[in-house]
Amino acid sequence: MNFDQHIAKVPAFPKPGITFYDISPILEDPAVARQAVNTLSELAARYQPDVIIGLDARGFLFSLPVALALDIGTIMVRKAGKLPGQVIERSYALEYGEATLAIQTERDLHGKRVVIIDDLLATGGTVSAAQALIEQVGATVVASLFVVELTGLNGRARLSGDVHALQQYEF
Ligand SMILES: O=P(O)(O)OC[C@H]1O[C@H](OP(=O)(O)OP(=O)(O)O)[C@H](O)[C@@H]1O
Ligand SMILES: Nc1ncnc2[nH]cnc12
Repeated sequence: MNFDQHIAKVPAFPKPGITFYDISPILEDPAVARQAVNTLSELAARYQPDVIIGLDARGFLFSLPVALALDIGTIMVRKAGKLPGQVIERSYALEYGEATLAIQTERDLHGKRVVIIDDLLATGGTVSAAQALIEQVGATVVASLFVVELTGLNGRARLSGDVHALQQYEF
């Protein structure tokens, strides 16, 4: 399926010079959302992961349905200050700012094969920070899956494991 007509391109958001790729129209149409989840699930299944990792916040919209389709669990990587208990954190830059990601050390990840899911790959700052956290707790990232990839920012060069996106744009 071509998802292009279901991705809004919003100029100058959240800052001048940035075109924001908004996945809201995908979510609004159940047939399109189901197709996105099904395709991500087929891609994820190829890697026989033990667990799906979803990235805060828009990644969560896809990580849980994909994990349920594969009948495995999902673990949240969240922005700093959102997860209780002992966490490890990593700061990073993204296309329009800076942020810190965290994961709970009590989650059962040691020795696990992990597929990461997020809505969008831009500079790769977010996913490479998540990969570093996941590797720090002893898991291996076998693939990272996205709905949208902005290829001109070359984020995939920063990632280990395979990378797939349902829809690509140069910028
Ligand atoms: O490849 P990068 O340059 O790191 O950019 C991609 C990230 O940016 C967006 O998240 P954002 O931090 O805006 O958070 P949100 O999902 O909470 O809206 C998007 O959902 C990705 O996670
Ligand atoms: N251009 C963009 N559109 C939507 N989400 C993003 N996250 C990082 N860059 C983005």
